[in-house]
Amino acid sequence: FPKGTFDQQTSVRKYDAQDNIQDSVRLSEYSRVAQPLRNRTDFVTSLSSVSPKFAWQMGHPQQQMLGSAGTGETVSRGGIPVSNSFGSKTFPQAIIIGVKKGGTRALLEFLRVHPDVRAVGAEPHFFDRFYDRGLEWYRNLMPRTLEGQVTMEKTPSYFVTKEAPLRLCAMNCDTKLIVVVRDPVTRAVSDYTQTLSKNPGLPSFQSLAFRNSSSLDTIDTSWSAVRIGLYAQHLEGWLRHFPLSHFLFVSGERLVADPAGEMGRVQDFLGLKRIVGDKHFYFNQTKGFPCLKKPEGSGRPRCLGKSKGRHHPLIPPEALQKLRDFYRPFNQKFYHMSGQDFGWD
Ligand SMILES: Nc1ncnc2c1ncn2[C@@H]1O[C@H](COP(=O)(O)OS(=O)(=O)O)[C@@H](OP(=O)(O)O)[C@H]1O
Repeated sequence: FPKGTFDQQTSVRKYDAQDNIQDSVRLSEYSRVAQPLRNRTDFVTSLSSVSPKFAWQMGHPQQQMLGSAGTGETVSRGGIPVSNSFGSKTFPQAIIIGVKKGGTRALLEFLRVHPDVRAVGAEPHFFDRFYDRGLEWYRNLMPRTLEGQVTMEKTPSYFVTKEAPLRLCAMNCDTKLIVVVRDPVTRAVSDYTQTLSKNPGLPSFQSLAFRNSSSLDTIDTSWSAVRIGLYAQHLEGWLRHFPLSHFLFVSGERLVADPAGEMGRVQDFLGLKRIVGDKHFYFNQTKGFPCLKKPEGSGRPRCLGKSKGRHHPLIPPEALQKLRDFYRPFNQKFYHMSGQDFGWD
């Protein structure tokens, strides 16, 4: 599978940390290429050729799976792929629903270190883009799990998709929902940086964020990079279908400053033993972010790929200040609704 290809020589699942668009392109490649190849021994080679770029290597034995989105259809025994029929595919009991550029990939990869978490590597985009493919299609994307293991996926666009709450509740209203939130101003710049990296001719940040970039008077809320940061508005839609107790709001800032502390909260929320902690992280000076230490006895330390933790372009301070002022009341409302002060103001 695109997000969980397998290197036969090192027997380590290789993970390519890419962004949403590439994720979904690869997901459709997966549907087309991987499904007919299930249980065939040339599966590994075929899928490796789909994703030649490897940025993240995971070494946990339970993660060293291949096939069906790293779903455990096939495991390696001494480099030879064999069919894995242990466990069953269940709908996710917990989903990281947002927010885009909040730190959702870091959270999922940190969670995957936990032996009782099994997750789809790519973003399935089921509740926004591929809903017409049906629930069985979705369930089939999931990794096989054993009793007591938690099945997870992450698709950050769910949080801002109007139809997603109703659809997700139709699958299971007891699903636990995790939202990684980040200062909406920095989040908007991060979002812009990602688009700029694909389209270097993009107009300036301020000409997209404001109706009139010379006066900086009116914020353009139709620009998705701005709109996504209106967390209170999006949360309102979700609270019509799920009680607040089903949500965990993770601070994107704390996930960087204190990953072990934030992971403690997440594991508690998921009802998991606190296994992922201080000893799993180190701060990588070059990357400027926490990375995972190498698994005992093997592998390399693992940082997220270069599409995570990009350098942001310089934005005029007055534009950032206007945005900060704009978001303040929405942030206050969000703190009130979530019962947590994220300290962005
Ligand atoms: N450990 C670690 N390593 C690298 N990056 C980290 C980490 N923890 C959080 N982050 C922040 O994650 C931001 C990307 O967020 P997402 O993974 O949610 O992006 S996406 O929506 O899936 O595209 C990314 O945003 P940018 O810094 O703007 O690139 C990072 O700030």
